[in-house]
Amino acid sequence: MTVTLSPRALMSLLVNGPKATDVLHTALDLGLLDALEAGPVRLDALATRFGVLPLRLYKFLDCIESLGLLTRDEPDDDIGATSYRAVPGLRDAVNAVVGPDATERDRDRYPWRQLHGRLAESLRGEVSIDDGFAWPPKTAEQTAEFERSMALGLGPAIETVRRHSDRLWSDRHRLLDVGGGDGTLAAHILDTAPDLRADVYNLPAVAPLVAATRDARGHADRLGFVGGDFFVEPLPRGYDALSFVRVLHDWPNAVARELVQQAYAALDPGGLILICEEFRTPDRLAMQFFWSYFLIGVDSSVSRLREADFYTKLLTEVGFQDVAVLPGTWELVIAYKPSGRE
Ligand SMILES: C[S@@+](CC[C@H](N)C(=O)[O-])C[C@H]1O[C@@H](n2cnc3c(N)ncnc32)[C@H](O)[C@@H]1O
Repeated sequence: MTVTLSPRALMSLLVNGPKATDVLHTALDLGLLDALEAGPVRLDALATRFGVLPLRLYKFLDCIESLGLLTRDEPDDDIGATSYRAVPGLRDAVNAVVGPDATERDRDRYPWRQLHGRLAESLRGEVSIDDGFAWPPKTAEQTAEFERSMALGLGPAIETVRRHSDRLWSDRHRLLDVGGGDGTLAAHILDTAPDLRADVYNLPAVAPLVAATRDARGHADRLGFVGGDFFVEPLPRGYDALSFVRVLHDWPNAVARELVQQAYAALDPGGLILICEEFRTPDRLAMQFFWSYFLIGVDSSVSRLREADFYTKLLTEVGFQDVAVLPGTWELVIAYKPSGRE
């Protein structure tokens, strides 16, 4: 179900956001979301099953309906006969945002409050998020914290590379994961690609984190690390696959273009390039809200949410062929460097 609200209605929901979250959190904890998603289910049946008062539950469910997350059928005067069904995926969505491993919880640890109420000053450049968030991290602790937080949000990328693992890796031998964080994604790829070897290319300070992932994930002889800085030296050669996962969106268009050109130069003939990040859609922009807000105060982060089209065009311009967008929670854009035998 897609609900388009007027600006006035949306403002009412926004200003009552903490209450709406409370409703959904409660519905999750009570188990109501499981029952509603399996619906349609009658109000009287729900009230009996969960030991709550029907009239109170009716109002509670109105709160959820106002968010566009429930459909309701009220056939007659008896509110007990009103039946409800939740939109598919509601339980998982609420769990992802308020549950124990919620990314939003992780995000809330960032000092966004430094901007709150001071956005006008921040827009004028008078207030910024303090120095600890400037790129690159200055201490080993900041590096570890940054990469830990990145790895926490990798779920959708892991899911998509897993889904397409046969197509991606069955004829590949060596992958370079450029800006590959602490190696979490590379380790997941190796889980599904027994003939592949993967190296993480990252700033030298990240080496111990990749070593820890290697030890923890049991790919001792297949997960490697190449320290370097892609602004200082060309990307290393000798790979038939190269990935940029949540790397290109950190940089302006000209830099993204330059990195894709570097990848083209570095890859073996016939080499595979893979780009994965949150491509811009209305949904993704909404889920990115925290970063759009927080990064207003961090000039060293460009934060570009680009449409997948930007990359399909760029890859073609640079000379890659067989460009494709593979579906997933986050899509993958892939392409191949010509083998020279065409
Ligand atoms: C936004 S994080 C993404 C990490 C990982 N790919 C993921 O999706 O979780 C960007 C990564 O690029 C790396 N990086 C940034 N600048 C770099 C540079 N100049 N050379 C090499 N790696 C760099 C960072 O250390 C970090 O691991």
